[in-house]
Amino acid sequence: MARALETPDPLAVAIEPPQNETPAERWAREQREAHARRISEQIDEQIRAEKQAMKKRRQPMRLLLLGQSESGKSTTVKNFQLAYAYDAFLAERAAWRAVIHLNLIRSVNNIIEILWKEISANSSPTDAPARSYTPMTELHGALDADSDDESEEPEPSADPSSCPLTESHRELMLRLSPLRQVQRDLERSLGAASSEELPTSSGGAAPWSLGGGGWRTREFSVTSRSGWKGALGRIREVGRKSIDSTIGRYERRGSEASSPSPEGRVSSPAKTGGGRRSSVAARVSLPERAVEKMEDADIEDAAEVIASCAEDMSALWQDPAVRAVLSNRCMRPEEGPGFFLNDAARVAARGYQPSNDDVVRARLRTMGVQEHRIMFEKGSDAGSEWLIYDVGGARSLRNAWYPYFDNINAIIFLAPISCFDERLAEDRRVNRLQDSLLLWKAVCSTSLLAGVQLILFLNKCDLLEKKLSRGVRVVDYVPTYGSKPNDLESVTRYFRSQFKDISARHSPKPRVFYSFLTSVVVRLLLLSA
Ligand SMILES: Nc1nc2c(ncn2[C@@H]2O[C@H](COP(=O)(O)OP(=O)(O)OP(=O)(O)O)[C@@H](O)[C@H]2O)c(=O)[nH]1
Ligand SMILES: [Mg+2]
Repeated sequence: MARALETPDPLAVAIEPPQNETPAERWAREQREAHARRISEQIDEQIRAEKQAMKKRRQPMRLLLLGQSESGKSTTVKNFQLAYAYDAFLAERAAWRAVIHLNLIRSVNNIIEILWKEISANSSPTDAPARSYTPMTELHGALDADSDDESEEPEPSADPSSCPLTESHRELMLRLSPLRQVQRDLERSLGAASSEELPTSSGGAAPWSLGGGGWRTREFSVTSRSGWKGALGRIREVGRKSIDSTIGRYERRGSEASSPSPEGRVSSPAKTGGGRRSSVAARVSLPERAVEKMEDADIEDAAEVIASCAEDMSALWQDPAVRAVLSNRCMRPEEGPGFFLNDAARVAARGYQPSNDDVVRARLRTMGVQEHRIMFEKGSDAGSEWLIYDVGGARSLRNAWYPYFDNINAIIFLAPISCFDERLAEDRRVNRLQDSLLLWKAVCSTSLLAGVQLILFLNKCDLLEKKLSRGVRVVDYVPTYGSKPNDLESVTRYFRSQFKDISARHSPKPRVFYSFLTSVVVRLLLLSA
C-alpha cells in the first residue's frame, strides 16, 4: 500500500511539462495545447449539432392545408401522396371508383334537371312537368357580383318554338331517370361528405377569430383511413347478379321517385308510390327492398346500372341541343368539380378501375379534419415524416380548424383565383374571391400563427385562363381592378398583390411572403413563384 502511494501518477507524469523547458518551448507547447483544445471543442459541438438534427428529423413535419371549400386542399394531398407515398395512393385508388361514379351521375342528373326546366318553361301549363327543381350547386354559371338576385340560372324565353329539345330528348332523359335513385344510394353509402347540401353558416369567413368557438378539442378528427374509404375498402368481389334485375330495381325506384307519368310529366318525390309508370321505366317490376341501407353489393348494383346507361350518358353530353340549352343558361358543367362526362364511356364501363388522374380529379368534400402521414422514401428528406392535415373548408366547418393551429410548422393556404365571378355555396351573398381574402386576412392576423410559415397557392390558374380567354372581365366583379389588361399575367399579378398586401398589413410580426400560381389538378403544377 505504502509502495503504491510512492509511485507517481502515470497520467500526471505524461502530461507534466518537460523539465528544463525554455520559455520559447513553453510558449510553443501552450500554443499546441490550446489548438488541440479548440479542435476537441469543435468536435464536441459537431456531435451535439448532429444529435439535435437527428432528434429534429424524428419529429414529424406538421403541415396544415387551409382554404375555402373547393379550393383544392384534398387535391394537393393527393398530389403529395402520388409523389411521395405512391404505395398508399395505390392502396386507396380502387376505393375512389364509387366517388367517381357519383361525380359522373351527379353531372348527368344536374343536366337533366336543367333540361326538364327548359321543357317546362317552354310548355303550355297543361303539359308542363309538375315538379319542383332542386337548386344546382355544382354547375358554375356567370354571376353578377353587385346583384342581390339569388336566382342561379337565367330564365330562358317562354317561346315554345325556341326550345331545341324534342321528343327523342325526353326519351333519352327518361331512360336515364334510374340514375336519380343510384345517386341517392351512392350518397347514402358514401356518407355526409358526398352530399351536395351544406348547412348555411352565419359564422363569417373565420369563425375562430370571433372568439368562443375556437377552443374546442379535436373532436372532429378522423384519420385518412377511416370513414368512407374504410367502408369501400371492404368491398369484395361479389357474385355477378342478373343485370336485368338490377336495372329493374333501379327503374322501379327511379320511376317512383322521379320519372314522368305516362303524360310525360315528372312526379315530385313527394308524390311517389301512386300512379302508373312510363313504358320506359317499368320494364321490370321487382318488390321494393325493405332495407335501404347500402351494402357492398349495392355499390356493384349501382355500377351495373351506370354501365347500362353509358351510351345514353355520352349521347346526352354530346348532343348539340343539350349543349345549346346549357350554353343559353351560361352553364359550364365541364368547369365544375368532379366532371367525368367527357370520359363517360370509359368510367361507366364494367370493370372500370380509376386511373391516377381520375382520382386526382374526383371530388369528395372533406368533413372535419383528416390526418395524412407521409414517410419520404427518397430525396434529401428521405426518412423524414410529414403529417398533413386536410380540413373541410366550408364556412360551417372552419370552427374545427383552430386546435390544429398549435404546434404546426407550415401552412399551405389555397385560394382559387378563378372564382372571382362566383358566389359561395354556403352564403350566396358572398363572392368566393372575397371569402378567400377574408380568410387569408384572418389566418395572417391569428397570433397563434405569428411564427408559422405561410405558403400561398393561388390555385385553379387553368380555369382562370379559360375564363379570361372567354372574355369574362375581372373589372365587372372586382371594380378596383380598373382598366388593367384582362390577361392572365396582369390578373394574377393584381390578385397576388392583394394577398401580399394583406399579409404585410395584418401579420402580427414581419413574415416572408411566399406565393405560387398553381393548377393542382394537373399534378401540383407550380406555374410561377
Ligand atoms: N381545373 C382545376 N380543378 C381543380 C384544381 N384544384 C382542384 N380542382 C378541382 O376542384 C374540386 C375541389 O377540390 P378539392 O381538393 O376537393 O377541394 P377542397 O379544398 O379539399 O374542398 P373541401 O374538402 O370542401 O374543403 C375537385 O374536383 C378538384 O379536382 C385546379 O387547379 N384546376
Ligand atoms: Mg377536401
